[in-house]
Amino acid sequence: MIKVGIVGGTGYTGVELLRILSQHPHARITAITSRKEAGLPVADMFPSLRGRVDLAFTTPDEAKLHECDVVFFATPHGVAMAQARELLAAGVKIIDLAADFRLKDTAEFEKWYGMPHACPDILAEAVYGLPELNREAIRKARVIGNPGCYPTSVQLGFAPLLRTPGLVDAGHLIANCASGVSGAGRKAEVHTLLAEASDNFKAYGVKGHRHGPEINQQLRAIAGGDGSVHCVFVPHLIPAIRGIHSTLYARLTPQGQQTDLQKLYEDAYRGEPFVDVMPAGSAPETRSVRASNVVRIAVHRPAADLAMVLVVEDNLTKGASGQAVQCMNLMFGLEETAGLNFVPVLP
Ligand SMILES: NC(=O)C1=CN([C@@H]2O[C@H](COP(=O)(O)OP(=O)(O)OC[C@H]3O[C@@H](n4cnc5c(N)ncnc54)[C@H](OP(=O)(O)O)[C@@H]3O)[C@@H](O)[C@H]2O)C=CC1
Ligand SMILES: CC(=O)N[C@@H](CCC(=O)OP(=O)(O)O)C(=O)O
Repeated sequence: MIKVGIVGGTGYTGVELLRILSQHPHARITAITSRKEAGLPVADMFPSLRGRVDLAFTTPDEAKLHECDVVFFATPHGVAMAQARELLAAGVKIIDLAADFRLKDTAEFEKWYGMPHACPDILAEAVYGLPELNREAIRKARVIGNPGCYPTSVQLGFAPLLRTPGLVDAGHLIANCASGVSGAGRKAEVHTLLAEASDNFKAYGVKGHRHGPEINQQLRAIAGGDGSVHCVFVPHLIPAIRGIHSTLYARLTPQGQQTDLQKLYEDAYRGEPFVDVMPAGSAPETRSVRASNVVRIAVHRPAADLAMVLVVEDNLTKGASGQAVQCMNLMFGLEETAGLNFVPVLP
């Protein structure tokens, strides 16, 4: 059994990790932290876990973290990098659900996250944890920067169009994305109050969102290091709890217009357990992936020279904690799908 620690167990991604890992056939949760709730039994805060998790929250300086095989950080940005060196020295692998190990350029990290990077050497060895695009590197990694929720949907949606050079005008990609409010975490904030977020729809971060540089870093890597790749990213808030819907646009070149896009996507994701390319003409719904690790993609061609890709994911599962467990499975040589084969919840 893999001994697992979770730092930040009272947040939405933390409790999603608990839901998944408490049913995982090869993992045992041995430490779970919260500074505010230290001492409280986990099941007292989350009755959904009664009989499944019998630990109590402890503080993050808990020595038990050092005895784990892997520690997940389901914490705000900056927490994992402060503890990473110590944990690695103790032989513990790290999966950070925040952004400490996503952006490779430390100046970009500092610009978007407002803090200097605490360990550029560890950042240099960290692997970006998107298995469908980075599987072999994840298998060998000690440190994973788990992708942001929006960037997961945008990368999986654009990847087939960018992998073959010359299919699209890669300098003018557009990603219109919408997320449920659990994407903002469990902490109290005015914009996620019921009276603010329900019966409403709005764009935010229009002048620039920290997922923009992450998306562009990764799309350039997918395109083989092409620095001219650029995507405009606009996030929106939808009055839902879970789920991301991304509508992606790319202008097709003459070569792209000759390509069978449905076949391109089906070929790209054939055999991928967590990517479902839907039949031509489909409009995937967020509830078709609710609480599951699956991303559903539909590719359309609304004009001769335009590709439009619709992607749905659950921000807390494939967008965060499910993806993190998928990475854990690879890092420990397990079946990639172990503990992750949930059927989506309806309604
Ligand atoms: N929500 C989502 O859909 C997604 C979130 N993420 C990222 O995952 C991370 C967690 O997100 P989410 O679960 O939504 O956040 P929440 O705000 O819901 O939870 C944060 C957790 O971290 C703990 N925490 C806060 N500050 C510290 C600290 N300084 N040291 C140790 N623990 C701390 C909190 O407990 P306590 O304060 O009691 O210690 C709490 O358990 C974030 O970085 C977020 O950006 C990534 C993808 C999707
Ligand atoms: C709806 C909502 O507020 N979503 C969050 C993004 C989700 C997330 O937590 O991403 P990181 O891990 O990169 O912070 C936001 O836009 O800030």
